[in-house]
Amino acid sequence: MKKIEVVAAIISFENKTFCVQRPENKLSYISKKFEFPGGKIEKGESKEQALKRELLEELNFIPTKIDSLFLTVVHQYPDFELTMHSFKCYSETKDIQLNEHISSEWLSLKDLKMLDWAEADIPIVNRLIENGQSI
Ligand SMILES: Nc1nc2c([nH]c(=O)n2[C@@H]2O[C@H](COP(=O)(O)OP(=O)(O)OP(=O)(O)O)[C@@H](O)[C@H]2O)c(=O)[nH]1
Repeated sequence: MKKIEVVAAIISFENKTFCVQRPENKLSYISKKFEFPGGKIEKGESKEQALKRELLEELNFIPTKIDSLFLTVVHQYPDFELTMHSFKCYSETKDIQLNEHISSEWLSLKDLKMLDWAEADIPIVNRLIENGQSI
């Protein structure tokens, strides 16, 4: 089974989280699903380098700060195994450009579950909500 390793950014601004919607895809389980921006780690890159590169490519965005690792999820999709490392990042604006995604939302933690997330993202969304409730 094919394995891919991906980094994803949980971008925050004023207690809202940035969620992006993927374009249509032949794989129905990721088509038009919501996710956190990011992508595959390329050969020779650190996770942080990959995250910065993907955020520039997808959003023309440079985070003001990137926290240490938030959560790594290993998820078995029908066609590949995904390892996804998520990092909390911070923005100074809500105005983020979309170069690849078809829509975006800034949501409070309590509203995150309203979106149709890629399955691998559910543990991240759950952890964000749990952590938020303990504050
Ligand atoms: N970036 C990102 N990818 C995710 C998330 N959840 C999830 O299942 N994935 C899956 O992880 C894979 C990431 O690949 P990608 O296509 O975004 O990465 P990329 O930009 O490097 O790919 P490409 O250069 O092949 O187009 C996709 O299959 C995507 O569906 C998520 O929250 N963020």
